[in-house]
Amino acid sequence: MSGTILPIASRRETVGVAWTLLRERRAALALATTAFAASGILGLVPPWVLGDLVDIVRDGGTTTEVVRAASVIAAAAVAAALCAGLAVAALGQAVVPALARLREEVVARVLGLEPDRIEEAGTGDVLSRVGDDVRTVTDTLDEAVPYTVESSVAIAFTAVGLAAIDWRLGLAGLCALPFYVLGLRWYLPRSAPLYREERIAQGERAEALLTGVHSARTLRALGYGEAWQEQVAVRSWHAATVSITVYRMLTRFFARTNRAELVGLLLVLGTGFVLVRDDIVTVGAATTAALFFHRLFGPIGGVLTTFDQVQSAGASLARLAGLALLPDSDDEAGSTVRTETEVPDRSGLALEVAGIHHHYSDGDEVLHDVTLSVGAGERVALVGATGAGKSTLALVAAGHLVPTSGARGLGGASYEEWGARGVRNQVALVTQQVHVFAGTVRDNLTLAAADADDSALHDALRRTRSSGWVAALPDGLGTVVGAHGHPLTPAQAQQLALARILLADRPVVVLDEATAEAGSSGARQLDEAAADVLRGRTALVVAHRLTQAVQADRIVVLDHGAIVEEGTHDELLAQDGQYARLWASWSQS
Ligand SMILES: Nc1ncnc2c1ncn2[C@@H]1O[C@H](COP(=O)(O)OP(=O)(O)OP(=O)(O)O)[C@@H](O)[C@H]1O
Repeated sequence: MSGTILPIASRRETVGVAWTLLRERRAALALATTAFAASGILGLVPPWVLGDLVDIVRDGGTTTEVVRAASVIAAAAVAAALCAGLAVAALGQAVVPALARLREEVVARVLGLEPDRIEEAGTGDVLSRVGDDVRTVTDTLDEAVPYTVESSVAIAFTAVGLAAIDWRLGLAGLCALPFYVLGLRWYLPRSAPLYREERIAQGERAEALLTGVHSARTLRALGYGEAWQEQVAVRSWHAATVSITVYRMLTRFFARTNRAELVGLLLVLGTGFVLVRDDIVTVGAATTAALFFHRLFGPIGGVLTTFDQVQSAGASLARLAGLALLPDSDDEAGSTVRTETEVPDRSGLALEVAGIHHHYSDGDEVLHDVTLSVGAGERVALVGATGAGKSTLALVAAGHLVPTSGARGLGGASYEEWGARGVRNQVALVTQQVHVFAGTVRDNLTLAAADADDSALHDALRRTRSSGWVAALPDGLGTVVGAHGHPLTPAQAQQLALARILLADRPVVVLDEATAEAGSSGARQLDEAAADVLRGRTALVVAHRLTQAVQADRIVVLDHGAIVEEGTHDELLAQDGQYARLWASWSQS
């Protein structure tokens, strides 16, 4: 959806965020800079000495002088390599922890975001920032950045060295610059889309291969084996064709950089010839200049080929910095965030929503002027036909969706006064989409209460009727569940979610689960578990199974986004209205 909902930092803000993270590692940064500079200077020694050697030989120098020059070259090359290694290591020392900090900040901000804000921005945007953008920045910092910095330092020192021999030689070298710029302007618009196409094609090929491997038996049993092989072949050939196009593009790009190198080198040699002829520099100095210029080929090629990678890492960094700069939800403006200790009685919080209207960004109004209060410790069931707006009202009441208009309050104070985190600390929500987190059953429970010991976990499992199936798992509480783990049924996942509510011990609970079929033993167990969890808490329950409504203190009937009936089960049956009709059809099913 709208990409403007989650901010992207400006260049200045991005640099600010990067510097804030790096400044704690100033010593490592200083060491990296010094070592890069030393490596750059030492890199000039071999061409310099080689130039000298030309003069020595021309002037009839001795073998000792030649051997001495060769030793200096060897020593300088070894020292330059050592300095470069030290610089890359020091840069890693500075950058890796900074990146880890940035990732932590971003994840913390994302976790603190209001769910409706994420929904508005599009989950894809958030996921691509914490996934792809982090990966792009990490990969670039690991490989391209040290290479680019090292190459840039080499270029800077060599250019200065060239100009120091004679300014006219420096100028001759500089004449190659426009040709490099032309090459880069040809390369950049072509490289990004082609690399993207290559990544997509490779991803499709990998997916086809993996599906084939994982589902080989099924594909063979259904007689689709050959057709699938054909699919894999088509995708592989497509990936190969795109890669060939990439190599062609690179070859043409290198031809353009070679042209720039040729122009530069010819000009340096030509200028050197003129300067030697006029006795302004020696043959050795002109040789050094040519070697200096030749030495630039590698670093310039390096900077050019990593240019787009560094550029795209910069864009990713700006998107990450945009999230890192979001205010912490604890610092929300205007909220007088309340602490647990300010809540006098855990069962003493009443939940109120008044005059609620809501329409999703892409649709009609789904809640029309809904006013509802759930007294402290009361259990209210919300019933209504599919699409009546029950889940929307549940999300609004739980503070997970900001309504288009209307007021919400908890224990006499508005949600704005509580602040988002304040509301979250008091109101627990169980939705229909319960997630089983990848980890052990213990991890799934201690998410709600990090300090809970095994006896507290077993107590929560017992009260949510889960002890039996957890004990039957291969490793009990230590069994890995979730993605790639032991599969859990939707009802078991709901039971874990209910156990988390017990452990988190929030005074207000909004429950919207429709996991089990009416009348099944799973439904009975879930109803019993929910009854235990909700006892003594203020509860708003979306009653997908009407047995959940029978157990409630009060039932509220929602129809097309408006409250149409309210009362106890018996009162509403006696009214013979919409609830009575729902009950009759449900009882018969
Ligand atoms: N995220 C959303 N974006 C757009 N429209 C939505 C969204 N969620 C729900 N709606 C629409 O809002 C209306 C109310 O949906 P809601 O899920 O609140 O009803 P419900 O009573 O809980 O239904 P059910 O019992 O099937 O869960 C429906 O018309 C639905 O299509």
